[in-house]
Amino acid sequence: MGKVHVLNHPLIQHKLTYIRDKHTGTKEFRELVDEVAMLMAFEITRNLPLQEKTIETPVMESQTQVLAGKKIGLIPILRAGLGMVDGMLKLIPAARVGHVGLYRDPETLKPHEYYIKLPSDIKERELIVIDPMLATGGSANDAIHSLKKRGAKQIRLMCLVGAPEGVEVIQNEHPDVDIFLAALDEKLDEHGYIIPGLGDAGDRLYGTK
Ligand SMILES: O=P(O)(O)OC[C@H]1O[C@H](OP(=O)(O)OP(=O)(O)O)[C@H](O)[C@@H]1O
Ligand SMILES: O=c1cc[nH]c(=O)[nH]1
Ligand SMILES: [Mg+2]
Repeated sequence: MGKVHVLNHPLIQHKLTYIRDKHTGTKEFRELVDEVAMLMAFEITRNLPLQEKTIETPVMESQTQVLAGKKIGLIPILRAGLGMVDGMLKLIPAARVGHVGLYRDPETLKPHEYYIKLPSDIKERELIVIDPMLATGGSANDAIHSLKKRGAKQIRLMCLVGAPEGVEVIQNEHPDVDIFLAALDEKLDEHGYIIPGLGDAGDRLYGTK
């Protein structure tokens, strides 16, 4: 079964509080999501392999380490996942970005795919699916199925806030996928919103409500 990692770094938790706060406006919300995504990228890249490199400092020759060049793909789920891409690219600038467009029907809560465009070499990349919200898990589940159908082998899921219901769906459907969250919340309400959550992430990012 995939592991759930709650990234409880104090800076992430502090910023998440202001992301959740309903008094935080669109501009600040977007900036905070960008910052938290960058901090989460720092945590999620802890396991990247390193290789030896010999350099010359101004003083002497030295054996040091550089990244071993593992290929990474960021896969934001449109729309809200887009808000986390730039923050992650600040730390992983060589990552390629693929897009999966999904919206959740407000009545049925079922996801509908409307767009997909991926790097041609996803089979060789470690993919990080990004979405601020993991609610029923339907959207992330569909996105991961779509990636696997196209040959993806290594996938991780990174969300700001997850509900236990969504975590369970991903763990059952994709036991090979580890989940990284800034917070694991209590449950879903009757409309499928995460409680306490942060509201509608897409609407808060783009000011569409
Ligand atoms: O786990 P689920 O129950 O599937 O819900 C989570 C999904 O809902 C939201 O997207 P939404 O459908 O609002 O689309 P948007 O990003 O375009 O606003 C959110 O960004 C996730 O993609
Ligand atoms: O709480 C939720 C659930 C789904 N989508 C959101 O944006 N927020
Ligand atoms: Mg939305």
